Amino acid sequence: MMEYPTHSPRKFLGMLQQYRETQLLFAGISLKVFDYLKHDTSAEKIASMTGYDERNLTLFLNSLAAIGLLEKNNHQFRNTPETELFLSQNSPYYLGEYLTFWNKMTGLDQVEELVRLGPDPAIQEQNQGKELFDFRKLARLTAVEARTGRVQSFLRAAAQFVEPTAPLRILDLGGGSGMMAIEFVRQFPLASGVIFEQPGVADVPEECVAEGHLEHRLSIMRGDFMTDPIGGNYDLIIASGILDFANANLKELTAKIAQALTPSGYLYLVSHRVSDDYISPKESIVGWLSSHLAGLDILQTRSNIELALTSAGFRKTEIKPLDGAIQNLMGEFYTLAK
Ligand SMILES: C[S@@+](CC[C@H](N)C(=O)[O-])C[C@H]1O[C@@H](n2cnc3c(N)ncnc32)[C@H](O)[C@@H]1O
Repeated sequence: MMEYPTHSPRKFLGMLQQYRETQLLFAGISLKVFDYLKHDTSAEKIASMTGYDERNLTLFLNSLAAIGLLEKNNHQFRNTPETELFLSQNSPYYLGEYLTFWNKMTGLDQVEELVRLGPDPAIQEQNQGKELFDFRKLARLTAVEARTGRVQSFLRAAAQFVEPTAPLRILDLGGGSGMMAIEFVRQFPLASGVIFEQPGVADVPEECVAEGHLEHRLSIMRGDFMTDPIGGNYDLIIASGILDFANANLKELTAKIAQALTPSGYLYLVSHRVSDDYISPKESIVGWLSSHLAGLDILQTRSNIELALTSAGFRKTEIKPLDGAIQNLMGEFYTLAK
């Protein structure tokens, strides 16, 4: 009888299927079909509201139901609870635009060409994330994304050591939307502080602060955190997803952060925890691949970060590490060694 090969090709066929499912997800977001599916609705009705072709819309919705993004009963379709929460534009947690942006930002359409021809010498020479990424748009989109879990993780962990009525001064360094600081001062009514951002991005957190009517408790500081003063005497500094942008000057930045803290202050660090061989976590390695192929070389390994933190006088606290979301990033608290 014919022998099986030593391994099954199932893995590759599974990857192909995953790719098709991802295409369906983005087509669904782009066609905005999830906006119509809070309740049981027929394809015919959606076709009449959107002008889409009824036959092909039915086929498409069947496929979305087959991959678990929709439920189907008696020829009617509706969103699953997750789909309704994150893919319908009617939800305050709508992530369609964020996912589309992230897909574009980390897309690998150029991978073959870049592997053949190499990086862009200008990007490689500058090696500045802020030149390559649209941080302004990212900040705007993370105002929602941050509240889908990672701000909550941070606040729950902070509640383990912050007195509810403590008059803390906080700094959200490279704060993006500033949502971490904004929700922190909401939870702790005597807390106040600063969101530090580069000038081209800073009006995004400024608007978010104004929307929350928190101007009297949170100010915006504009600048480059590598070269400009960041203020001082903070009780808590949030450094979420920013250390990679220090490039070769990681030790200088961690020392600057240590100096800006009070002696009993806390640092909340969210980083990628990249292994020394650059193969894990796979989400960070693959997510950064397009920008690294383009010429950047800024991803900091976990051991590099730990070395810089130790030399700046930080030690990790017992406060349990929590999910930091932005895809696999972890949040951890540090204090200054006495
Ligand atoms: C990955 S985002 C993280 C944003 C935010 N902390 C969060 O967790 O959503 C990195 C942020 O650092 C800011 N940034 C990068 N380099 C900077 C620099 N040299 N000075 C000031 N901000 C910088 C970017 O504008 C961006 O908003």
